[in-house]
Amino acid sequence: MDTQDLNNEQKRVDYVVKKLGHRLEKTQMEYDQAHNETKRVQQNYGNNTSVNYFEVDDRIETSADLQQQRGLVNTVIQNEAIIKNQLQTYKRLSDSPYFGRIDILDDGEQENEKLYIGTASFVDDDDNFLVYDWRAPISSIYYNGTLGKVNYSTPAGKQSTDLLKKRQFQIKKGHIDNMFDTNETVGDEMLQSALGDQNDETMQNIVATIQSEQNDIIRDTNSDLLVVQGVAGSGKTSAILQRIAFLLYHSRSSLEADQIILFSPNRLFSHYISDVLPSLGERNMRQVTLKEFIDHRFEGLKVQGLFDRYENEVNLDDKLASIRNFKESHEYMQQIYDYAENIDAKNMFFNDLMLDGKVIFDNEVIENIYDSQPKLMKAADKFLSTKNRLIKLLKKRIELEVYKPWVDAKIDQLNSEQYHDFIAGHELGRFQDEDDERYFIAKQIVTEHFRKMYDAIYNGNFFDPYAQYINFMKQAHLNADIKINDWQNNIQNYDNQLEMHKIDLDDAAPILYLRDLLMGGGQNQKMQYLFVDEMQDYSIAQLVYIKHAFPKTKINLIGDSEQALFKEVESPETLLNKLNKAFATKKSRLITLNRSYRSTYQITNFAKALLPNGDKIEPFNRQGPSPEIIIRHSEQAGINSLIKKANKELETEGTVAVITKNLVEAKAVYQHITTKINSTLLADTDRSLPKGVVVMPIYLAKGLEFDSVIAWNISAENYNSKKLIGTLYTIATRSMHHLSLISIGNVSPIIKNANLPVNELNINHQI
Ligand SMILES: Nc1ncnc2c1ncn2[C@@H]1O[C@H](COP(=O)(O)OP(=O)(O)OP(=O)(O)O)[C@@H](O)[C@H]1O
Repeated sequence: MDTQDLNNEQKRVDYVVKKLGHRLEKTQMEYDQAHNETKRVQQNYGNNTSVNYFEVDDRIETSADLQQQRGLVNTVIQNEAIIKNQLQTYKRLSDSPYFGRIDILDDGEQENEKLYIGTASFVDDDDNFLVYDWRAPISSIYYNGTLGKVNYSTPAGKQSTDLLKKRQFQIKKGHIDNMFDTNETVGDEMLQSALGDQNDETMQNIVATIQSEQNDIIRDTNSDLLVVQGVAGSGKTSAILQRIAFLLYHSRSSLEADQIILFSPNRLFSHYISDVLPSLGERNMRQVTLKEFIDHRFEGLKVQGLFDRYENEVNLDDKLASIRNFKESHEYMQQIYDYAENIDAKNMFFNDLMLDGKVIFDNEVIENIYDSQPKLMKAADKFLSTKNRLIKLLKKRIELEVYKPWVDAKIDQLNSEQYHDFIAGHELGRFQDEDDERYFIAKQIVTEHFRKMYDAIYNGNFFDPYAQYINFMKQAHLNADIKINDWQNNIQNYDNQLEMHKIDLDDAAPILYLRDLLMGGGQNQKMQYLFVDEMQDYSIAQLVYIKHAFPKTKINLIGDSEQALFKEVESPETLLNKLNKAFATKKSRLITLNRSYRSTYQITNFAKALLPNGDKIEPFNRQGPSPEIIIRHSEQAGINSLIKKANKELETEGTVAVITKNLVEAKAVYQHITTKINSTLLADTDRSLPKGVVVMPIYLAKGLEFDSVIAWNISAENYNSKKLIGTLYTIATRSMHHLSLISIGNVSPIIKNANLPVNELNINHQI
């Protein structure tokens, strides 16, 4: 790149930054004004709420007035928020206005056009586009096209142009640090530089260096079901976050951030990714973990979490494994659906509705009401209709009860203050006579008396979904590999657990599905996009239920079957087949990502050698030290080496994680090292990563990355089954720059049998 070129580009950066400076000043003034306006309107609203409520007419007028005021408050607050957002965008652009330039020549034009691409658009006062948003249709050329004729999609259809030049910049504080011309999607120099940086506390956006296959994920607007299977560190999470930013831009007028929901693997991860969208000027989508989602729907019951499962059930026996496979399958959920579709009143598990030990409506009455609904009605509608009918009956019952002696007695016992409380606000000629007044009070007393009954009907407490589920299980068509005796034992076990208010994870999605199908509810119709990260940790049954809970969404499932913990892997194609069957979507698409960016060349090569089918993984060529295997023959010696290693890594590396197979190991390691080194044991309630050394079981490190990883005890004894390949692979791939693995005794056969050239390992063996 010649100096003249660089000077010219720097001049343009200076020019744009200057224009941004003017815009910033202007916007700051607008913001101050908007802020004052908000304060004024809020104050006014506050004054207006203290008006006189005494006269009825006044009250009506005031309420209309208040509504108008409230509308005004909302408008000014929104206005202020928009200007604040603009202010932040201009500040961000002033630091680094753009990262790319494309020169294009449209058909029939004489002169080429230079377009600069940044994290947001910037148009000057004379309508010159000084910076194009990376999500604008034309910007896709920057990510996809090699020089020559290229196409891009616009709302008006496909356009074509001639791409003459592609230039990349690294600009910080208004200064060009680096600049390259490239023919590739995004040249390796830029990536090298982005990936070589130390790990930050939170994830960064990757818009300057998005790769072509990642761009396909980001800009897909067609698929109803998008499945991304990508190797560890291939940028799946990054791609979906930029995709969300893209979708918010693309459907600005019809999509809000809170109509997008992301299922994330743990809370640490939720925090880790929380800065990406704001750094692109967008609000964060909603986030939930599977555990939060399920627990919220099972109030009062303790549902086994995935993490409990990892801790307790490393070796599941064959009988239970077959039952689990069955309960987690699409077929099982389909059987639930069919069961709910065809159920009749006499098979519904209705309870008596009782108040203070007395039956108010017995289950036969309820069954008859349910039975009287049109046969073709959906179960959930029949249930709603039954509820409405019961509420009507309750109202009648209340009318009759008003004249009962116990109510008279209650009224007679009221002191004058209580009496007036009952008729508060109704003094002004409201009652025709004393009886009328007495009726008014009696009605309130009786209504209050029956309130619990009303709530019970409203909440559907006259139905027992848990017993219904047993009924379903008893008639389920079992897979051939399940023996009837084992199934019956499983049902008994479910029943015993329920007595203790516990539910196994396998049963959670089926019960919720059955409950929603029979009782209605449980569905969010507003959500437009559903994202599930680390999808390999979800069963098909859970995904079917999640889809049911968000029926209007386009589904995006992102994962890596090789990172399945404690289970064997499944090919992406098999998975897509299963998903297609389960969701019955018309437009599904599978995108696979094989290039791994997170770790050094040496670490990725080590990790891929652990996998039986790791050949497809392409390491990114960023050099670093070989992984080190430290073999010690006593736990104490292993701990000493761990402390030494961790201390050394802390000197040079930003984040150091000691990763174990499970929590028991993490706790034990932590106990040993905590007095010698600044360390923290992480729990699944933690939301952010502290400084120093962190110790955690692998499932909490899912989706995260660290400058240095020390894997604890990868011995033959500890990693003795094929089912642990995914666990070891996931641990190794959390590391960006340094990987050490400590083994107490002989190394696991997973590593021993891996196809690793000896010179790619640094073995440190002390007897
Ligand atoms: N195009 C890119 N430009 C710059 N950095 C990238 C790019 N793609 C991925 N990365 C970086 O690679 C690392 C891994 O990305 P990410 O966490 O999105 O991968 P992943 O596929 O979700 O990983 P895993 O499944 O192992 O958790 C991150 O540090 C991310 O910033």
